[in-house]
Formats: sequence, C-alpha cells, structure tokens
Amino acid sequence: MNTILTVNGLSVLHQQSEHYLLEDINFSLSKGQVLALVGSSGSGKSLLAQAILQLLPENLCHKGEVLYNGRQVNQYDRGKNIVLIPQSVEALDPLMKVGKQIEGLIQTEDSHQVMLDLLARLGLEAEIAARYPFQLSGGQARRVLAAIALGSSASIVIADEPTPGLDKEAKNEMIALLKEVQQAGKAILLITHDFDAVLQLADRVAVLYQGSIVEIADANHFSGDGQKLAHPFTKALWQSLPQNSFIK
Ligand SMILES: Nc1ncnc2c1ncn2[C@@H]1O[C@H](COP(=O)(O)OP(=O)(O)OP(=O)(O)O)[C@@H](O)[C@H]1O
Ligand code: NI
Repeated sequence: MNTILTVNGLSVLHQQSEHYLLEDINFSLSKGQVLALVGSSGSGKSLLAQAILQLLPENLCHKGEVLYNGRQVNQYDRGKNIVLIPQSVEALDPLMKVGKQIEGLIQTEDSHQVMLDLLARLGLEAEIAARYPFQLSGGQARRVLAAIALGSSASIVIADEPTPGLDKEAKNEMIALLKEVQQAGKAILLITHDFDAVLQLADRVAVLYQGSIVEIADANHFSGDGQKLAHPFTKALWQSLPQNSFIK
C-alpha cells in the first residue's frame, strides 16, 4: 500500500518523573487517507502531533520511531513534507503580516494569487492579508493557520482542532477544504473533538485514552448506539455526544 507515515511503538515520557504521557502508539497512514484522533482533553493528542513533527518540549523525551515514506522523520520534513495546522495561534509570527506568512510557504510563482485564493476559499476578506496576527479574531487566525498548511506542498497535514471558534459556514468551508486536500492525495491526521468533522472526513478513528490508543475503528462504526465499537471508552465517548443523548 501507499503508506506514507508509520508510527511504531512511540512513547513519550516526562524525563524527571519517568511518567509516560504517551505509551506504545502504533498506526500508519496512507496517501489520501484521513485518520481522526479523538480523546478527552489531556489524553495526549497534541503531544502525539508534536512527537511526529519532532517538536516535543525539552523536558520530554521519546522512544520508538516515526517514519516518513519508510525513513526516519527529521526536522527538515517539517513544513516541507509534513505540516501542522496548530491548535494555538501563537504559531504565527507576531511581527509579520499574515499575507506574507502564507505566501512564504507557497512554492509556486503566483504565490500572491494563490494566497488570495486561499483566503477567499476560507471566507476571509483580502484585506486580512495586510494585518498582523494580533489584529485577527480567534476564528480568523485559525483560518489563516489552515491557509498556511493547505497552501504548502506537504503530503501529510496534521490538523490540531481546526474547527472550534468557527461559525457554521466557516466550519463547513474548512471541512470542504480538508476534503479537497485529501482528494489531492495527501494524508490527514485530524485531531478533533468535533464528531461532525470526524464523520464527514475520516476513514478511521484512533481513540486515545490516558496516553494509549485503545481502539482504531472504522469511521462508519460510529453509528447507532455504537454496538460496532470495541472499547468501553469509545462507546462512552460516542454515546455522550448530544446528538446521541436519546440512546440509553
Ligand atoms: N511539556 C510538558 N511537560 C509535562 N507535561 C506535559 C507537557 N506538555 C503536555 N503535558 C501533559 O501531557 C498531557 C497531554 O497533553 P496534550 O496537550 O497532548 O493533551 P490533548 O489531548 O491535546 O488535550 P486538549 O484536547 O485539551 O488539547 C497533559 O496531561 C499535559 O498536561
Ligand atoms: Ni491538544
């Protein structure tokens, strides 16, 4: 198969306490596939994204391997082959206008036009390009972060919570864009609490519970009362959604 990302026995531990924050994570991702990563707050989703990108904070260390196209991931893959749509807007350069930041990552001659097209696709006015990050609302900043990732040539996109803070229209636009990214043959790791997005985009869903993946389920197993789901935590997560509240 066209496996593009492989995570093998990945663990992340806090150096001082030797406490495991992630333990023995295994999964792979092929071209054009979307794997959703769900789990409670604090279960380790963002840490997994950071570990894949070699961006772990210094007080944490990791074991195991992350392979891009069969070879160890290195720092040069970041931004080039694997991009992150980060959870926090602090990832933007506070001193550079956002249009320039987006253009900087688009590797085609007409980067200015591509940047403007991306802004429009994400429902942002062209004048946003001339603003600094602090002049954006939370939802606008999130869409700018997405434009940066989607404009790059990377073949793997890791999206850490791309939809919160967006109104319904902007959220649907973001989901449509991610769908296009997938159809272009890129692989997506979609970290989210939003099951709307999961059900519209994901092929499979990895469920993280206290630092371990307890189940990787087919996305279409998230239906009915969750009888096709294997792990009690996955079932509980599914049944706790407001739209499933009629299920006893
Ligand atoms: N640098 C660090 N040092 C020690 N512990 C950390 C560090 N970074 C994260 N953690 C801890 O690791 C755990 C997982 O954090 P992480 O940010 O990955 O959670 P998450 O699943 O992304 O949560 P959320 O849904 O709220 O974004 C948390 O308990 C967090 O406090
Ligand atoms: Ni997180």
